Amino acid sequence: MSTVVNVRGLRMKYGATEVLRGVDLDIGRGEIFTLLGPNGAGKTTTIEILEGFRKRSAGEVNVLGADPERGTKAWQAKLGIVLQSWRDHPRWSARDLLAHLGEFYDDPRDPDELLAALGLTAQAAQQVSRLSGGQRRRLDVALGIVGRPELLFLDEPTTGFDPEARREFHLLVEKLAADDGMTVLLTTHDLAEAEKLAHRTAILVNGEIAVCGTPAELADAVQTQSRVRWLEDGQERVQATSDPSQVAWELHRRFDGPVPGLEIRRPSLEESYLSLIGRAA
Ligand SMILES: Nc1ncnc2c1ncn2[C@@H]1O[C@H](COP(=O)(O)OP(=O)(O)OP(=O)(O)O)[C@@H](O)[C@H]1O
Repeated sequence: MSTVVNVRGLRMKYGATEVLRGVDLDIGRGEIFTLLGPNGAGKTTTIEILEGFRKRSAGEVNVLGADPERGTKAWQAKLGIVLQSWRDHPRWSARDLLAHLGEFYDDPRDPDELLAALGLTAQAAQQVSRLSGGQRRRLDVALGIVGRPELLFLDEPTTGFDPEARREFHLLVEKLAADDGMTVLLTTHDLAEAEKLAHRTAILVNGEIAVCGTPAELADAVQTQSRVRWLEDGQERVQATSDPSQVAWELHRRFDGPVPGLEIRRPSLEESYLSLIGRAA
């Protein structure tokens, strides 16, 4: 897999305050990568440096083959950027805004197809200022992908989405990554979203990447114990263990065959995350 984002030893200071203290990241083409972390961990700062909006204090950063501090117009055209909030063009209709922004790109997506993909067909002619919060957010995402970016940055994209819109959005991101090979870097506070959507997640704590990996690797890394449940003498039994296969094997031997009601539950990303933050705090 070719690397789209490569970061080594990234440091950022605001005045005397060091916000990033040596961040390393590698993101491959077509990957959906999530940056998680508590408020103030440095997620937006990291993304802004990768987008070329902010000058770093130290470290090596390469995004789509270029240093973002020296990104050309052609380089910028390969990025899709969805900020936490846009305050623009309130009197434009949703469709006109998309069509207008699309004119800046060589091969823009069709505005009507985009609106349909984001469930906004009924709002096509509506003024941007009259959209609901969730509709506005979906339009933001449409604006981010109208130019068929190679790399899409999404800063907390699903804030304000209802469950249906969230599900549709996840399907769209998965499709864009799978079909078009688009790479997606998103920040979220929704741990279930990271678990559902991300191929890999990095957890930023105090300006450092505490853990990086697939949801399963994250769970392993923080070693929250799995729970093994089974039925015995008509009662549910539960055992917490770091080696559920060992427990299951012992149970299988003890029962001399299949274990009634056997269930092994790995810790969710949320449990792992909270234990990590608790440990690091
Ligand atoms: N322009 C700035 N000048 C000074 N300090 C800043 C500036 N921007 C951000 N900070 C500080 O840097 C730290 C990291 O901020 P950042 O916005 O990157 O965090 P975040 O992880 O995105 O947080 P959130 O989840 O709340 O959006 C915070 O303590 C913030 O107050």
